[in-house]
Order: sequence, then structure tokens, then C-alpha cells
Amino acid sequence: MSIKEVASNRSFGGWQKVYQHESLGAEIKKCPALYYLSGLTCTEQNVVTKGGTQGPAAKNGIVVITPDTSPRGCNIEGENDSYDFGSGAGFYVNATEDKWKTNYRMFAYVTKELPQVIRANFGDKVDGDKMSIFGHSTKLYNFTLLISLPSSFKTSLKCLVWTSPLIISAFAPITNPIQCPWGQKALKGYLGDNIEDHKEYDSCELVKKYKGPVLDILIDQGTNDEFLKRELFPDHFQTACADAGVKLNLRLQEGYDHSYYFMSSFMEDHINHHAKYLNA
Ligand SMILES: N[C@@H](CCC(=O)N[C@@H](CS)C(=O)NCC(=O)O)C(=O)O
Repeated sequence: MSIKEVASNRSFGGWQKVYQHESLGAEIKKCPALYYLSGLTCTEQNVVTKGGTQGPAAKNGIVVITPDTSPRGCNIEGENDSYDFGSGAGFYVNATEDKWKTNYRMFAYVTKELPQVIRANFGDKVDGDKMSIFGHSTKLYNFTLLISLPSSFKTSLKCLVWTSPLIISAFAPITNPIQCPWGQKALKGYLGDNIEDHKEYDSCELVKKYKGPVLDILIDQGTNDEFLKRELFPDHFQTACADAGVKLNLRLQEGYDHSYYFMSSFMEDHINHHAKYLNA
């Protein structure tokens, strides 16, 4: 698999790098990997330029890996028609609908293929045995990713070793996609009409039946987030976690909105949350 460096900038004593690779850092020691999943309309650049990850990542000796949010340039009819579906809106699912299923396999990409690319190309810099995940908003099925990982471990994900306890954190995540317009549109479009299939990507549903390692979840949610009442429902997730006995620290941040101004304000807390375990 070929990998090409497309940008390289010195930042906080480390490096901010962007690589391109076909779909099929640290300088001194191997560092744990923290994957960041961005929201709707984003490329990897949104968090790179506005997220404020570099300082806290450098301080904690962590490599932050920020994949794009969908496949690009697949030439699928309609892929660029809306901001919340198709390009820039892969929703981290493995699509099963005919039109999308060949290319839109973001769950497999983020959980399997990308860590393999990192291992194969940066094995000397990134500690493949230590990783965790966080992200933002609408595409933030990182709960889904992690909550469903333990069962996936048994099958296809032997390449991954996540921390234990499993750390997850999120800024303003969609937590109950089967109940919000963004989630319903994406899940129906990529997976078809069967609600049982949709539930496999719904954090509230997944946490109910969660049986994996102990979870430690941090969520920051702005109270002035324009999508809070229509799309995000942190209260649903709070109830689901309480019912399931899962540890959740939900912090309502007064007056903050959905933007990177909000996220960058709390980025250090999130990276520290992961570092606690990644550097243990
Ligand atoms: N209507 C908005 C919805 C998309 C949106 O708010 N996206 C969030 C993630 S869900 C984002 O991070 N946008 C890019 C940015 O703020 O840099 C738009 O088209 O920008």
C-alpha cells in the first residue's frame, strides 16, 4: 500500500502531518494513538487548523490521527448533493445499500484499515498497542465504534488493541441517531429501511446491551448548541448509561455552541482524559 505525505508543519515541538493513501507525529519514542472523528462537512483540516489538539497532544506525547469523514471522488450519482449525506458525511457506517456499499465502509476503514495503515507505515513512531478515540458531533459514532468493538474483537478486529478501560470522549455528539433527522436520513440511506440495522449504530441502543470492558466516557455539550434539541439528545444517552451502569461524565458548558470555538476551549481536557490511560 503506497502512502504519500501531502503536508508537513512543525507544531509545538512535534509535527503536524497529512498523508494520502489508497483505500484497499512522534520523533523520539513510540507514542499512543488517539483517533479523532470529525463532523459533517469536515475534512481532516477542520480539526487540524481549529481544534487546538497540537499543544496538549505534544505535552502528553500522543499522536492524534484525524481521518477524513467520507470517501472522496467515488463518482456515485448524488454523492455531492447534500451536506449531510454522501461526501463529507460518511457517518462511520458500513453501507449495505447497493449504491453505497462498495465505497462507503467508514466503520471498517476507521476501526481496521486505517490502524493497519498506521501500523504498516508508522510502526516506529506509533504504539499500535495503545489507542483510543474521540470526536465531534454528527458523525460521532465513536461510541458506536467502541461500544461495538469488544464483539468485533472476536472476529475481524484482531489488529486492534484498545485501552482498558475503554476511554471515549466526545464534543456534542449525536447519541441517539435512530431518533434524529440527521441520523435517520443517513442510516436509511446507507443501510436501508430495517430499524434493527440502524440500532447497530445507535449509542443509546448499544449501551443497553454493552458487555465489554469498563467504559469511561466524557462528553462536553454546549448549552447554546444550535443542534442540541433537534439532533443530539445527550439526556437520552445519560439515561441509557445510568440504566446500564456505565460511567458517563456529561458536562453542560454554559453558552457554548457547536463550533470549533467550543471544542478548542475544552480540547485539552479531552486529550488529558485519554492520556490518563494511554500513558498509564
Ligand atoms: N449547516 C452546517 C452544518 C454542519 C456543521 O455544523 N458541521 C460541524 C460538524 S456537525 C462542523 O464541524 N463544521 C465545520 C466547521 O465548523 O469547521 C454547515 O453546513 O456548516
